[in-house]
Amino acid sequence: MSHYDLIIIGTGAGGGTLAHRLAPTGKKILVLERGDFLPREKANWSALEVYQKERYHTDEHWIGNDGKAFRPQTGYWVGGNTKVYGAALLRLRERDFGKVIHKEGISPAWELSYRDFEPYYTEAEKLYDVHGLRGTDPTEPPASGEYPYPPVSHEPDMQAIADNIRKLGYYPFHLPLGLKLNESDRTKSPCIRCDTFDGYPCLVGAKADADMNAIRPAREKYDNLTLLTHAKVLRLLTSESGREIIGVETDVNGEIHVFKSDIVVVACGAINSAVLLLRSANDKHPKGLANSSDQVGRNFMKHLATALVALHLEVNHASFQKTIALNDFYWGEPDFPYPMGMVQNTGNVLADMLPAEAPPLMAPFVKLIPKFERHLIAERTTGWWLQTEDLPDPNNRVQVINGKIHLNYTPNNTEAGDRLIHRWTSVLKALDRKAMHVIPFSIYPRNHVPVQAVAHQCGTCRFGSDPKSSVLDLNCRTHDIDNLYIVDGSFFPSNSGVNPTLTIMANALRVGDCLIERFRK
Ligand SMILES: Cc1cc2nc3c(=O)[nH]c(=O)nc-3n(C[C@H](O)[C@H](O)[C@H](O)COP(=O)(O)OP(=O)(O)OC[C@H]3O[C@@H](n4cnc5c(N)ncnc54)[C@H](O)[C@@H]3O)c2cc1C
Repeated sequence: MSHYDLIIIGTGAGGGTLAHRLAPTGKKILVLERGDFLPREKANWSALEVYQKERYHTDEHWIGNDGKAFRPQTGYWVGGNTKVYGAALLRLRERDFGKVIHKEGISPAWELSYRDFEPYYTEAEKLYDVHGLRGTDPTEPPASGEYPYPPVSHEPDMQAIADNIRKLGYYPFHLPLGLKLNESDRTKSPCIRCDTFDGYPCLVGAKADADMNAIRPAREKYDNLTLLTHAKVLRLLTSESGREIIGVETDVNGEIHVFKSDIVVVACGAINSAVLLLRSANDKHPKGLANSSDQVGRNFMKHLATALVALHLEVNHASFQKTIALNDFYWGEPDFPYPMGMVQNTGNVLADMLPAEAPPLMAPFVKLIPKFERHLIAERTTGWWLQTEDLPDPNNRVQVINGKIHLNYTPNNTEAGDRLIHRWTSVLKALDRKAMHVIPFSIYPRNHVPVQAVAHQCGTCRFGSDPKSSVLDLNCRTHDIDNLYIVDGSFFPSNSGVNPTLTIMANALRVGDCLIERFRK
């Protein structure tokens, strides 16, 4: 079995971006991905297949707080969860890197500042084709350049909503999105502005995901990078001293192989990276690899998130509705001086999404509504996504018990989340009291965030300089094992109120530079 300079496990936002960064070094790199390339098929754009039948989610079952098994809303593909993500790519706010006082606790400071991340955010925005407009989001951090592409325009019905929100005294801005859209010459635009963007794979390859923007171009250009799909890493093996990884035990299409490499980077997503470390426990690491701090798997975060549907009397004609965002409540308001979070559009709410998206108690009734009537409802909607920071809690954790993945998660900071829901509902009502009703329509109902929605998972192996309270050092190398790194959402010490992925990508580029430096020594 040949020896590699570097093995990367996972091809999502973290692993895919890192592979793209390191491929030009000429180092011999093996990328192990448990999934396959996501098939291009008409079902990519079927709400029935994607939302009701969960065609692209894993069949695995994990165990929740209540001891019951659930099917997590996550998928294993080349590109990881970016294959279906909504591609809202935002930077953390500058203050998010510091200690932030919340209504129900503290969001701890990162030991690196926004300034350390800024150049990498700029590069990540370029790599992932981000469309946006600086100077319009009142909370945005300083940036060293413009967005690589102009903002995704609002279609007339969305523009009218944005204008009306502005008339109420708020500051809606164009949601920064990663996609391949050319609005000045639509004949040259891979993106067709369809109504199946958020949560769907892109049939025409126009979503800027880690497969299309990182793994494929790196593979095409660099022979030194090898990708093995259907390669699920089972365990990491250490030397006798326990100080370095000497083998990566992998199930490749049903056969067990042990790959060897100087450096190993785990990028399986925050939950599965913790699982891999815990499953790799041995004599030298009895609580799991790199877990002398007992922090592996702890402080799991995933945002308090609520989907809210505004139901209008008029049809919303916009074919691509996910264009508006709002941060007016991000840091709170005069009578609630604590962070509340962010508001942004969801993608279009389609008829076949309604049964899957309805609150659990309503779902069986929604299913009984004939499809044509569901369609009449769906075309009169605008979807909103509200997200509030959840705080790190050591008891919110990933564990492996008797070989099974356990995910304990109790939402916290819920008062801020509730406040955002009420506040945004009141704004929507004020938009046009006569023509619009607002129906709270939660995928993740208030105070009842379902554990299976793990889209924004992060924080299970946080970084820091103290080996007693963190798993990774500031270069995302494990404190305990010299040649083991983690480069995915695991490293977040706190979650912020913005979507996580641009930060995961920027961090992967940053760690890529640390590794290039290490190769030079
Ligand atoms: C429906 C949906 C919408 C979203 N929308 C947004 C959005 O608009 N904006 C945003 O910022 N974020 C969004 N996200 C979140 C975003 O997708 C994640 O933050 C991001 O993909 C996480 O990157 P990661 O590298 O940590 O993990 P992932 O992207 O999940 O990658 C992990 C990779 O590891 C592989 N893997 C796992 N275990 C193993 C193993 N044992 N062996 C080998 N390979 C393994 C997986 O197959 C996968 O390829 C969304 C997510 C979902 C599901």
